[in-house]
Amino acid sequence: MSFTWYKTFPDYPDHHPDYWRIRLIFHIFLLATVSFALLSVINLFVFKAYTLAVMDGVGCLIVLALYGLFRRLANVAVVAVLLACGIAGVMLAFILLVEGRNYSVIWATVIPPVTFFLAGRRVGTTLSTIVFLACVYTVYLQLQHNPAFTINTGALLNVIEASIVHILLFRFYEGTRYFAFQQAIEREQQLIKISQTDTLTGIYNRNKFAKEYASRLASGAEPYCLAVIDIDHFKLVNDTYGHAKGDAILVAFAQRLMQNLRGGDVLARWGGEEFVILISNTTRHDAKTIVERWKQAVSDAPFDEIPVTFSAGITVCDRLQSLDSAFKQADNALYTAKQNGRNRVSLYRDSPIIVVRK
Ligand SMILES: Nc1nc2c(ncn2[C@@H]2O[C@H](COP(=O)(O)OP(=O)(O)OP(=O)(O)O)[C@@H](O)[C@H]2O)c(=O)[nH]1
Repeated sequence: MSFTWYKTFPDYPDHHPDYWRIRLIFHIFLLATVSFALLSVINLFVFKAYTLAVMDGVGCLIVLALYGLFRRLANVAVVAVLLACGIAGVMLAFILLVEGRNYSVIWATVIPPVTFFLAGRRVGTTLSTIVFLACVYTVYLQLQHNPAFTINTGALLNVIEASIVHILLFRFYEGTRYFAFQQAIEREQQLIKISQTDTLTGIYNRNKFAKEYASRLASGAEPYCLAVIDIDHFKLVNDTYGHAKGDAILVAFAQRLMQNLRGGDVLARWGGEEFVILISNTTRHDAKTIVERWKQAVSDAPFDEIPVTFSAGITVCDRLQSLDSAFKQADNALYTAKQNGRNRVSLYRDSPIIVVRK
């Protein structure tokens, strides 16, 4: 069962803080199933203890049933707490049953690591405290009523002190472990964001655009058009106002496009003064109308009194078409727009006519 556990929880990749928690749960189930099955066989054939063999068999079935429930529930938090309570309960029952004899209380030391790891600091502290208090009480009773009991009062004090230190240490350990996981996740999210963002304008970069293009086109849900937008005579802007001003205009330009973007469309900076937009659920003529509107939004309001215009090329993306190929077509149309005097939008001539789903 431990080999297929990850299929039950596809939402918990190995950098998720609950990933190892789930693994531990599966291993506990595996260990409990094998142990009960082995004990049942040994009791049946070696010791001829039929009642115990049946009890072990039932125990094995209960563990398997719980395992089935775990897979069906797929709720890590709930199952982890239930399992932690179950383990603490079984341990407690065992220690109370043998009345703390044969140093059975030593088994209580496995409770903090298991419960803290499985169910977090709050549940771990509660369960560990209950089990340790029960152990101390059991030993205390033995000291009072059983003269043959080998632990003395000094030893009992040691058990109490060591128990408190044990719980505090595991509490601290679990806290730092979880904190480290959270930090790692945050750092990873930051890195992902950096790898997907254009450093100057803050919008998506080419990398992220390629991913969005691939996943959206693969879904085949709606027709898409690709627009390539290129600011006109940007070299002149740089030469006249300086590179820093050029940068500021690129940032403001990207923001202007973002403000006019429809939900579902994807904008990215392709490089330099060139931008790409994946326009969703649209015919090429509607796409042209949309880009014309953006063109108007850019040319109507100068950037710090510097007039800016752009030219654009549009193509319809076939579902199986690569970004490379679609980009070449849109770039081709862009070239036509530039050739025809700039500040205009052109369609790629060979784009297929498509029907939009309403
Ligand atoms: N300020 C700034 N300029 C950039 C950046 N990336 C590219 N450029 C400039 O953009 C200009 C692009 O020039 P060209 O490719 O000749 O195009 P253009 O002047 O816009 O002319 P057309 O595209 O033909 O209308 C160059 O001067 C580049 O240095 C950038 O990140 N910041």
